[in-house]
Amino acid sequence: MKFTDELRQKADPIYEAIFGHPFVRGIAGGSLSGEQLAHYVRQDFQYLTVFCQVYGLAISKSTRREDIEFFNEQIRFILDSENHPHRNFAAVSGHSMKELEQAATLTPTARNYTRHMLYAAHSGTLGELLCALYPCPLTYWEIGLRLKEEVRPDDSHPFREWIEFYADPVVGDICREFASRIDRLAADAGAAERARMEDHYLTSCRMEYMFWSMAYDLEGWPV
Ligand SMILES: Cc1ncc(C[n+]2csc(CCO)c2C)c(N)n1
Repeated sequence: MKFTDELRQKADPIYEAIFGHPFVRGIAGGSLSGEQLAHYVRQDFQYLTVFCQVYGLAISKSTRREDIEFFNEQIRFILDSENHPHRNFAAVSGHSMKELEQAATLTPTARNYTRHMLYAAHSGTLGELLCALYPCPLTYWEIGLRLKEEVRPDDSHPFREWIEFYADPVVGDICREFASRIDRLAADAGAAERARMEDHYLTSCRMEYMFWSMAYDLEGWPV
């Protein structure tokens, strides 16, 4: 079995918990409050800034031109395209993007997730770094596919744009680009590195679940 298939299998209970998470159910049912949506976008905007920074670190660890090209394209994808799903949530929330893009203190969960990615990037190999990032496109691609199939959103669905953005084959292609790189790097890695790759991957899956909870519960710092 491919290394990435093993990872997906080990994380299956976490993926199922994500598909059943009340925020994800709220996207399906169009039943999220303006504050929950705004909290998500505010934090996700900051999260995506760090994602771009981590791609920069991935470039610094790359020796193959095709890897540098892929990471460079992904920075452009985040900057040019991932604002579409944010605009969908912002419009339904009744807040402007200008307002939600303002510098915001990272919540405990967003801080934990972004520091986890930065730690993997600074301390690890390219394979370890990619395993910390991979659950990000993969969980969203699978959420998009499931919701599209389940809801079959039409023009009247408030989150049609969000669902169709993540169910788009472009996101599936990004996942396949990740998987082929991770499988190649895992084949050349020793047992200790492969264990770190798995640990980073599972941690990011858990952090994806917690990111939804952070938004749903309007998490902040207690003091
Ligand atoms: C918390 C959180 N997790 C995943 C995504 C989705 N996402 C982020 S970057 C990217 C493309 C990777 O090159 C995708 C699909 C998000 N927006 N926020």
